[in-house]
Amino acid sequence: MIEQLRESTAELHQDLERTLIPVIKQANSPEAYIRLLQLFYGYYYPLEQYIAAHIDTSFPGGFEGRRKATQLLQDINVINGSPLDPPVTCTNIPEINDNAQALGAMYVLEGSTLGGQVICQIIQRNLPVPEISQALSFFNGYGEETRAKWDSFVHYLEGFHGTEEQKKRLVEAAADTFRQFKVWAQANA
Ligand SMILES: C=CC1=C(C)/C(=C/C2=NC(=C\c3[nH]c(/C=C4\NC(=O)C(C)=C4C=C)c(C)c3CCC(=O)O)/C(CCC(=O)O)=C2C)NC1=O
Repeated sequence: MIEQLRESTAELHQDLERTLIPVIKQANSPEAYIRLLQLFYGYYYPLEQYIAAHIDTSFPGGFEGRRKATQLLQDINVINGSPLDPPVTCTNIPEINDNAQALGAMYVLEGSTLGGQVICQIIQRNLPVPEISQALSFFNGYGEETRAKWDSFVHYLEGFHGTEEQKKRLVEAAADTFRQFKVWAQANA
């Protein structure tokens, strides 16, 4: 399952990275960093709502511990110095109507934690304000646990013994998650 996902989404993954890396590198003021966090929140929040409604309860450690939208809001408020209204959210979200599609979207969200260390370094270098170390909880991902959490996610994915049709839905949902994030990022960055 993981190999099929990697192959089918490699190009879309690269496309999205190429769209977001310049935005990350330009986050050199509190305002620009807030816009970057708002961009992620606007996509992750609605997506996580759909995932929570459809993911199987056998998911390891539960889905709650892997939610990221709350951290995005916290980081926004820390760097702003006071609470801001929740950001505008994306309405063009991939179709998530079952566990297979929820897992496909989770592949993209969980994979994004793997780039976090590099992103934290870039942001700390470009945004040297004292508050920044308290405002990186989203990009810090699971910290020291990131690799272990990723491995356990991949392990669970490998145990997904769905029908060919369900596997197709899983891969297509992952591809759509990359595609629609890019559309959202291009329109809002
Ligand atoms: C935002 C910048 C951004 C950067 C610059 C970035 C960097 C990396 N992403 C990696 C892996 C993955 N990334 C994704 C999903 C997204 N990648 C993206 O760029 C965006 C935006 C995604 C999802 C939102 C996924 C599904 C995988 C697993 C691929 C697999 O193994 O199956 C690794 C590899 C780490 C290693 O293997 O040691 C690095 C360095 N990640 C970011 O979010």
